[in-house]
Amino acid sequence: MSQLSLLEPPAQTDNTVLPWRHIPQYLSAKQQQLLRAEAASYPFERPTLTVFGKQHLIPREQAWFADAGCNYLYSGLMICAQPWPHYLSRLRQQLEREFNQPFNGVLVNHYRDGQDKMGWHSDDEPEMVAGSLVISLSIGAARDFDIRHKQRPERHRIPLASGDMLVMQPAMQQHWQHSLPQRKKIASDRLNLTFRQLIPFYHQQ
Ligand SMILES: O=C(O)CCC(=O)C(=O)O
Ligand SMILES: [Fe+2]
Repeated sequence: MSQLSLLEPPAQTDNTVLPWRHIPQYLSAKQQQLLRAEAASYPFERPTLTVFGKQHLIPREQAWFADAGCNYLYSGLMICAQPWPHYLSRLRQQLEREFNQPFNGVLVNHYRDGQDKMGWHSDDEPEMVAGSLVISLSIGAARDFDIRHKQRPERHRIPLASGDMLVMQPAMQQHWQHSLPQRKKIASDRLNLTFRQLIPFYHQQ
């Protein structure tokens, strides 16, 4: 351990294990290249959000791919499931084997440059299966990912580079929020894939 890190404050204020795991370079260069190329034909949309009565286009592009019946109500917007593209479907199978959990939907966010962003939130929609993992994968420009505790003044910043994975455990959505802040100097784009497990037909019941 370097002398500097000994002088740094501890990363957490208690002895609990943080409910996320950063795994750098999870995706191979080939996988990143194939997914990036495939994403050029994803049906990205910029839905309108109403915040305090004012309408805004979301500050990024998004697409939702999922099994039939897995429509997703995200920030008050219903997103209809699109069929799985080839390489996303292969990645889903890889993750299902690796984590021994079904993933029946993936939200793809496309940040066109450093102006695009995502505000503070938790991935805690009621249609998500309780106790399930959310797996986040990043491709393209490296961006900071911020995490803050809902009750105490504790924050963490994780630089997510191309190919990195972030495993989000259920307690993370319960006790923490996350965001992707703007980085105005970044000119290149970034894709983020979050694989999720939803309760099928939740919105059709
Ligand atoms: O782009 C990211 O790294 C975060 C995406 C995210 O939080 C989400 O899709 O819910
Ligand atoms: Fe999220």
